[in-house]
Formats: sequence, structure tokens, C-alpha cells
Amino acid sequence: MQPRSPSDPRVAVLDVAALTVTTPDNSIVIVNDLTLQVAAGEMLALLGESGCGKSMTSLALMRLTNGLNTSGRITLLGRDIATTPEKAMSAIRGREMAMIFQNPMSALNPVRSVGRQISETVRRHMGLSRKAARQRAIALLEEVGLADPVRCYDAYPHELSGGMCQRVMIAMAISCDPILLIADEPTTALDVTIQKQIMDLLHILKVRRGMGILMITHDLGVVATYADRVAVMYAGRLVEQADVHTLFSIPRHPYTRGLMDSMPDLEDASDLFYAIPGTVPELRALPPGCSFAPRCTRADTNCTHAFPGHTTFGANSFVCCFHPVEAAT
Ligand SMILES: Nc1ncnc2c1ncn2[C@@H]1O[C@H](COP(=O)(O)OP(=O)(O)OP(=O)(O)O)[C@@H](O)[C@H]1O
Repeated sequence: MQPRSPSDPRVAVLDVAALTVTTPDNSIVIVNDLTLQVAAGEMLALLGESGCGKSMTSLALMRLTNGLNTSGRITLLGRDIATTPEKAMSAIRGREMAMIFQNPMSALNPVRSVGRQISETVRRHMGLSRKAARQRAIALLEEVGLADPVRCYDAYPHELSGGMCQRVMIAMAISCDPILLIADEPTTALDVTIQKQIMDLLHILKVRRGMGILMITHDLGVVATYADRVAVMYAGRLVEQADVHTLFSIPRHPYTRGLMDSMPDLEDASDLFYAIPGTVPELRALPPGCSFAPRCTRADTNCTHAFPGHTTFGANSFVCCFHPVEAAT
């Protein structure tokens, strides 16, 4: 089957505008006015500390935020999926957009063979016969680099390592040729060498299939190596977005700069660990103005009165700060 991804890499497969997620009584804003695009064949990293709203953003994009209020526009290859009825949405999930999670062991069904889990997905979404679905599942297990795909097909999750299970999850996610893959910290539960193998695999699949990938991560190393563009999130809002080279050469938001400064410099033995002072604020008690102001060395009274709007500095690049860093110092 031909991938349905557009061949023009500039086409936005995902276009999100003003996405907002709140608790049912609207007292807590978990995701606040988020706007981003992911192009075909592009990996956008959504970067931020724990608790800043990355996972909630990914669940909102999949329309899986049961019980919470969600508003804003979500467009998948030109089609509005924010208002799509749930029945149609469940056909889009897995078929047009797919997601992989942190812990593959818990995402897989422990009492079904992994091959059967994949073939059930392709039978449901693509209407293949049992035999064709099995063949497709074995081909997918091979594509994600599992050495003995026929044997793997009949294995149960507990018979495979964590890295193998994540490859199975990726095979299942790409089984129906989605145009968008959302990967929520897919390597966090894996050891370092396996992390690299899984990230390399996602990179290869992105290029080969032309999928857009939204990569949720707090790992700057992953961002620097694999992402094409980066969106930095803090306390539910995007505070900076840029292509990866620009972001690493001039991190304009003081929060982005703080994250970069927190990376240890292995070549400088005298380099001490730096940590951004303070912690991410509780969403139920956000300070007025810019949420980062209490931790920011550049903040002044302006910053505690209003949230700074977007200052753009190139295509798809912006920073939300009254005192952005102008150049690397
Ligand atoms: N149903 C809910 N009601 C209120 N607050 C919630 C709800 N669900 C999540 N939150 C809060 O929303 C914030 C964002 O959570 P989220 O899991 O999206 O963060 P994250 O950036 O993905 O963190 P991590 O990297 O640890 O997964 C957290 O402070 C969390 O406590």
C-alpha cells in the first residue's frame, strides 16, 4: 500500500491553533493557547520540564482528554479533527495518526501475541484478510529491525526485551501508514544504547515514509540529534519555537537558555551542574504575567503584569519574552 503522506515536505500534516485544555470547571488551564505545525517528513520536538503539559498536548491532539474541556483548531492534512464526531475520530486514530508511549510493556496487551496485536490493528483499519494482515505484520516487524520477524510474530510481550517491545509498538503505530506519529518520550524507559537505536529507527521511518513526527521529550540530546524544529513549553504555554540550529545557537527565551545551561559540558571538567532556580509552578497557582518570571534573571515588573506576546524572528519561529536573549554570549 502506498503511504498517503504528501510528497511535498513543506505541507503541514498537523496544524494546531489556539489549543487550550482546561479542567471541567475551567479553574486550571493545562494547555494554554498552543499553536504549532508539523510538516510532512519533519520531526518537531516538544520540549519542556516535567509537568509543563507536553503529554496533555499529545492526548488533546489525539482527542483523548476525556472529561477535560478542549478548544482550538486541530487540522490533520487539511481536515478539521477537533470537531470530528467520536466514531469517525476512532477510525482516524491508528489509521491517519498514531501514538507511541513511554512504556511499551504496559501499552501492549500481555495475553496476545505481538503479531496478532499488529494484525488486528490492520484488519480493523484496512479491512485486510487474516492472511494478508499476518503477512503485513511480519513485514512491519522486519521493517522495524526485529531479527526474526516470523518468530517474533508469535511471541508474547513478556518474552521480548523493552527495546524489542518498543519496536513492536512502532510497527503497530506505522501499520496503517499514518501521516502523523506522536511519540511521547518513547525512549525514557530504555537504556542508553537502545534509546539511540529506537531514535535512529524513528529517523529512518520519518525519511522513508515522509511521516510528520511530534516528538515529546525533555532530552536535549535527542532534540539536538534528531529534531528538525523545536517548540519549547513552559507551564502549559509555548514560549519559543525555532528550527533546531537556530534554537541551539541562539536560545532566545531565558527558559530555553536555562535548559541548555543545565546540560553538563563533558569537555570542561570544571563545569559544575547548573540548574534553573526554583521549580515549575503549580498550574492551579500560576503567578501573574509570565509564568517563568519568578525563576528568570532577566525579569522586571513588566514580566509580572502581562504575558508577553509572540515576537517572530523568521518563518515559524517566535519567542514569548519581554527581554529575549539577542545573541549567544
Ligand atoms: N485532570 C487533570 N486535572 C488537573 N490537572 C491535571 C490533570 N491532568 C494533568 N494535570 C496537570 O497538568 C500538568 C501537565 O501534565 P503533563 O502530564 O501533560 O506534563 P508533562 O510535561 O507531559 O510531564 P511529564 O514529562 O512528567 O510527563 C501537570 O501539572 C498535571 O498535574
